Amino acid sequence: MYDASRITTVTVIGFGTMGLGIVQNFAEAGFAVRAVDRSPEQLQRGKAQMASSLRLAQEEGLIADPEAVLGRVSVYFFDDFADATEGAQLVVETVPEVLEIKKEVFAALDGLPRDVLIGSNTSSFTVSQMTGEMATPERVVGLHYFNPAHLIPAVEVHHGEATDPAAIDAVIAVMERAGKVPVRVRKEVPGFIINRLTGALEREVDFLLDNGVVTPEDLDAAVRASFGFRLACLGPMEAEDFIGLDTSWRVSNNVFKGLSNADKASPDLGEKVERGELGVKSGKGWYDYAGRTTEDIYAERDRKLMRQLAVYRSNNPSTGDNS
Ligand SMILES: NC(=O)c1ccc[n+]([C@@H]2O[C@H](COP(=O)([O-])OP(=O)(O)OC[C@H]3O[C@@H](n4cnc5c(N)ncnc54)[C@H](O)[C@@H]3O)[C@@H](O)[C@H]2O)c1
Repeated sequence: MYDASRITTVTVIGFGTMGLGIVQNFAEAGFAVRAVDRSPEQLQRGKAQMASSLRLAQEEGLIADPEAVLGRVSVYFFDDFADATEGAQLVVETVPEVLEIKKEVFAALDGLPRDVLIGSNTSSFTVSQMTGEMATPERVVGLHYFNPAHLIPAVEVHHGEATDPAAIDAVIAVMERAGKVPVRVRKEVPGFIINRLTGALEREVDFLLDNGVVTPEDLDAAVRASFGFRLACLGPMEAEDFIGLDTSWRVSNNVFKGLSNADKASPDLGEKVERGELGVKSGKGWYDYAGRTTEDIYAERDRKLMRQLAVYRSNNPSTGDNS
């Protein structure tokens, strides 16, 4: 019923932080992409942002022809939903993480022809939670991208109780065609795989900062230069094989006893949020970005990630290269 090989047109609903990267990824891989948003300003801003991101990708040798990529993207208001989804064979929603908004979008998608696949970029809801009221939940697959979605290779692919295994297989095949690294989540669990791992890391970060063990700057430097450096080419299981499972077992038994078991984020972090110190988007978070434009800050991050992506692809030749 789902033929991944015939999918050439994708509609992405939500053209915000994540939607931008998802649209760019599909367009770079040669798909025709329709970007849909409720906000006309965001549609306009989004296409301009994508144009500058594509110029950067060309400078870094990741793509050859930014204009051709941009030419495959068209933008639609949410009110023109019928036009935006007409003939699309895959629709990916990436609207805000608010259950009512997700359900409203799924109600609209429910009426599409039954062979249209639907992906959801939710970070914290299970597929079953979002699709319980749909008549056609069998074609909905969770697609958890990572920010920035055009540069981070992995996409977690998860499912709900009602998802058809054929829909999961088809979506995985499309992700591969888009140059992504799809990771199958075999059970429906909150946080999927990666947010559980990063959540465990965040809990220890809170503990170390709250107890004055390290400064934020030193912590970043230490992670980038230690397991962060290694993780890009050796996963935790491969690394454990090099460490030696016997050594790892002994160290884990000693270290686990002293680890944080907090079930809430640090109050210090909450106070920063109350003060409006939200990170890059407010000009201050753990670092102070005063005097720099947002465009400049993002370009610096993306340039580093683009160089890392080139190394990742040369170490993993089977993953996508759309240049
Ligand atoms: N930001 C991240 O790092 C990240 C990472 C992985 C997954 N996610 C998930 O991606 C989804 C989107 O997050 P985001 O950070 O891109 O949010 P965002 O607020 O940056 O973008 C959401 C966009 O959706 C638009 N929108 C709202 N309602 C709409 C509707 N009914 N139809 C069409 N457009 C609508 C908004 O105007 C906005 O442009 C969420 O589910 C989030 O949990 C986010």
